[in-house]
Amino acid sequence: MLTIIDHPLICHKLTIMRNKETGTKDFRQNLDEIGGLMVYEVTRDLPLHSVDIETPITKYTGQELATKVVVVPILRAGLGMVSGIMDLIPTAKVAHIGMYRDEETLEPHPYFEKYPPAFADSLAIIVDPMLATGGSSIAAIDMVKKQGCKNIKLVCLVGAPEGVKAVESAHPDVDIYLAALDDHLNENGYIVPGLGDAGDRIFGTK
Ligand SMILES: O=P(O)(O)OC[C@H]1O[C@H](OP(=O)(O)OP(=O)(O)O)[C@H](O)[C@@H]1O
Ligand SMILES: O=c1cc[nH]c(=O)[nH]1
Ligand SMILES: [Mg+2]
Repeated sequence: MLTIIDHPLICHKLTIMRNKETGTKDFRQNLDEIGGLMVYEVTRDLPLHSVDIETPITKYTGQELATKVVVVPILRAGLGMVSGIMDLIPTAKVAHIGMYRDEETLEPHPYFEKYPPAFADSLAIIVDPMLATGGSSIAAIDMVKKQGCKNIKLVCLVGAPEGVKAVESAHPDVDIYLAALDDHLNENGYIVPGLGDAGDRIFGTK
């Protein structure tokens, strides 16, 4: 299922990120903030279980999260969303998937993976600002599933219809969250209107 989280605060911050005049510092800050705002909605259906505590006044049966959460950034650009998410879920663990897209073929190339213990029993929240052809996201979901993980959500900032369709057909069980569904991919595989190369804008590499 595809969910577009178009909260006014997210739309405002995303417009700042899309602006080509926005520099590395503000790009990174707004990406981080949007990551936090999106995860609030992404975690809306997390299961809870009862826990008995005592308030300063009396005994009380409260609720706490019943599932472990692992944030899975796709390197490099996904790293830009991690700290905003960790602000809201400080107990989350972080797995890393290194992946780059060949500029000619647009094929994804994995180069690194590292997962925390008990990953298979956790909710995996895969994060990457850009969902273009969908190749990188599909490959990352394949890798996460290979670890035995069954509860997976994909959180991207900007998506192209082509990429959404590809992920939905490869992994119909994975919920997709976007801040915006853009118009199309150009001849170089970039999202239009998009925001350019997210990794380069985060890390100042171009
Ligand atoms: O949907 P796709 O067509 O696969 O494209 C999207 C991928 O491309 C970008 O990564 P890139 O390869 O530029 O790596 P980087 O994050 O290191 O810059 C982006 O961050 C996604 O991972
Ligand atoms: O528009 C795009 C497409 C892929 N990767 C990016 O960083 N931007
Ligand atoms: Mg890049």
